Amino acid sequence: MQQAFKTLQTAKGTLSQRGWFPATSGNMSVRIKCSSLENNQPIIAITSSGKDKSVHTSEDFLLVNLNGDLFYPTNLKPSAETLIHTSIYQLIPNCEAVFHVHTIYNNLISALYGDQGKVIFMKHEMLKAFNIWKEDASITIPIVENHANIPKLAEEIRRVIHPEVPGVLIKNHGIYVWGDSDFATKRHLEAFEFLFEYQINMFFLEKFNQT
Ligand SMILES: CSC[C@@H](O)[C@@H](O)C(=O)COP(=O)(O)O
Ligand SMILES: [Zn+2]
Repeated sequence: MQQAFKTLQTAKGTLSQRGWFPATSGNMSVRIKCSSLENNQPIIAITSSGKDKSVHTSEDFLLVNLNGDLFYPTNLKPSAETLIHTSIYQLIPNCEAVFHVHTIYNNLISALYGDQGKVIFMKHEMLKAFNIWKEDASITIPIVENHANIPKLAEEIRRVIHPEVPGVLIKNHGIYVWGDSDFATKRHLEAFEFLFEYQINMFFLEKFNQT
């Protein structure tokens, strides 16, 4: 448990320094290795709800099972989006970590391509960060509508999750990213954000060249 909290704290510090958790947004979780906890039920460590992620406190993380039941410590409130995390662990058996961030670039991409329900990136060296090594590599990232109702949002996300694509964009909200380790999840998130920033800059460059 201490190791999982430490892993989350380190990643939280790194991502918050980049400004990827503005205004208490975002949340993170990792799978707990010690499955002897709670009758061998899978357990995740997840961020508490509504915290300033740039500040480290003793109340930043807690444990829940995959039904979202609070397990430890019981005085803390789990992320409001815990159901999205547990849905991803249930659908992706080798998922070990889930990170969610709101950035300007992921929001702009979701707004520009949201009506198409997906955004496609082709022939970027960065696609190797997703272990795609083909010459004509591409990745299609699904985009779902945002809902204030979290069960409804989680259902939308479950509907579009693809085992080969470790991320889902939520329109005018942010991105959920996962991987088979916290290292892979961070790598996937950085690669997605790189591609989003590239695409937005290219969009404006092309507009500028047309004028
Ligand atoms: C700016 S508040 C954003 C929240 O509504 C939510 O989308 C979010 O990412 C963080 O919720 P949290 O309950 O702190 O995990
Ligand atoms: Zn969010």
